Amino acid sequence: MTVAPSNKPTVLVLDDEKNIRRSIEIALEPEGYEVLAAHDAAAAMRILQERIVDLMLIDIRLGDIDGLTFYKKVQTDGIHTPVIFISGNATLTEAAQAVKLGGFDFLEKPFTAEKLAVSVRRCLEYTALQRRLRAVEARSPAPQIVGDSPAIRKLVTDALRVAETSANVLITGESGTGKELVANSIHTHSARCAAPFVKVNCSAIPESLIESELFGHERGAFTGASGTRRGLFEVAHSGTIFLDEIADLALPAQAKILRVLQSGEIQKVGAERSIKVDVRVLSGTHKDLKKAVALGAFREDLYYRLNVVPLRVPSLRERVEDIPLLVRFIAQRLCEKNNLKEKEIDEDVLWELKRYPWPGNVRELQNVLERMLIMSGERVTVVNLPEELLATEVTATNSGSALREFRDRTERAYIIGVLRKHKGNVSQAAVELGIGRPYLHKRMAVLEIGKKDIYS
Ligand SMILES: Nc1ncnc2c1ncn2[C@@H]1O[C@H](COP(=O)(O)OP(=O)(O)OP(=O)(O)O)[C@@H](O)[C@H]1O
Repeated sequence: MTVAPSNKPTVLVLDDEKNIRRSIEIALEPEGYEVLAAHDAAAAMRILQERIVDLMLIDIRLGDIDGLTFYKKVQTDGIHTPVIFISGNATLTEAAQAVKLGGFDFLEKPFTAEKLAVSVRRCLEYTALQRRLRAVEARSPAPQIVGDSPAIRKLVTDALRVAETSANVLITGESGTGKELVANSIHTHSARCAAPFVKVNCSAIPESLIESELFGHERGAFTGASGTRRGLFEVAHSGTIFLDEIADLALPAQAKILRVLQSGEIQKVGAERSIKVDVRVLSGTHKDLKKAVALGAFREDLYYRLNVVPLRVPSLRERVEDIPLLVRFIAQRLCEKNNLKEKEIDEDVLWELKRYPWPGNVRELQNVLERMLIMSGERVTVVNLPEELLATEVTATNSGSALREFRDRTERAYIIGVLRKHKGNVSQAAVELGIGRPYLHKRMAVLEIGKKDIYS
């Protein structure tokens, strides 16, 4: 979406000596850094609340508060900017404490401009490297979009293509189809992968809190705001934010997001000034956003800003051929999670799973599988299929294809034949059919097999 204010790394200098602050500016500005100077802790804190700082240079001996205490407070506030401590007369204990607190370096005054520049450069390089390493580690269980159907293959290709750009993407699709998975995958394959991926469920946040959740707030901005808080846009700086259920966002919040997209700036609730952020915006919805625009429930200008690239995640019904692959993948993950031995799943079960319309898509499939894997014995058989799957079958049968009708007719005739052979004894028929008695009862109900069919 937005362009960062400047690509220069920003260094905050906190030192009560004016000469030192000035000499640091003189040393670092020609090297391409933006230097922000603060003479006391309060001024430094204000800067940290308003700007995103890449590195801090903190003097240990300050007039009002010592540099180490200040840094501890910054960390408690959830700001983890790397720091280099400086001091003219620090004690050994203070130096040791500076290292213990995670200071990258400790510079003794007086230091040369070269020494300072080298230390700053190394610190920023080290931080960038650490970030990349974290991203690689976080990436190892890369979100896998399972499926081999043409629809899924196209989705994966499109997602990878768009990942390389900074375009805003609107991901649509029914509930549980994998919209978040796609958003996560776009982020992981983008140049932003080292920075955070922040998911926001817009429908879960009350309207009165949304502004403070997204943009943060200043202390005392409203009743209960006891401290300054960073908003999710700030947390996602340099990375990606995924605004899920975007259609549920109220109009005032939509206006605020539009402003962020236009200006690249956010304003904390109760703050006087705005801060620049660089965030890529992905959004998701299972609703028809175009229709919401037509009804006046969603801003048209915001719709076009969000929908630079549309991606549609197909429902599970549209890619029935992916079900066996998904079942295998999900079952393996679930067995690991539940400490279960891997189980075989009968072909008949897969057949039934393919027939069901899956209104809750992959999430529903996941839940059904989990229940079946936990409740089954050595292998998962049709007996383990849950009620709801069989209950909806009548509808599925009635609305079905010629092939389905043929299959039902054949199955019905076969079951009637076996039941007749065993003179209507369901237990014996079930044994011959190789299925459980309860399942045979269910099939008889679904296929409408009654006494008159067996004894006529
Ligand atoms: N193609 C897929 N391969 C593997 N897992 C998938 C796939 N699609 C979805 N899932 C899994 O299904 C679950 C639901 O997916 P996800 O939360 O991404 O759906 P969603 O469309 O964002 O849902 P909602 O609209 O309800 O927020 C997740 O656990 C996800 O990992």
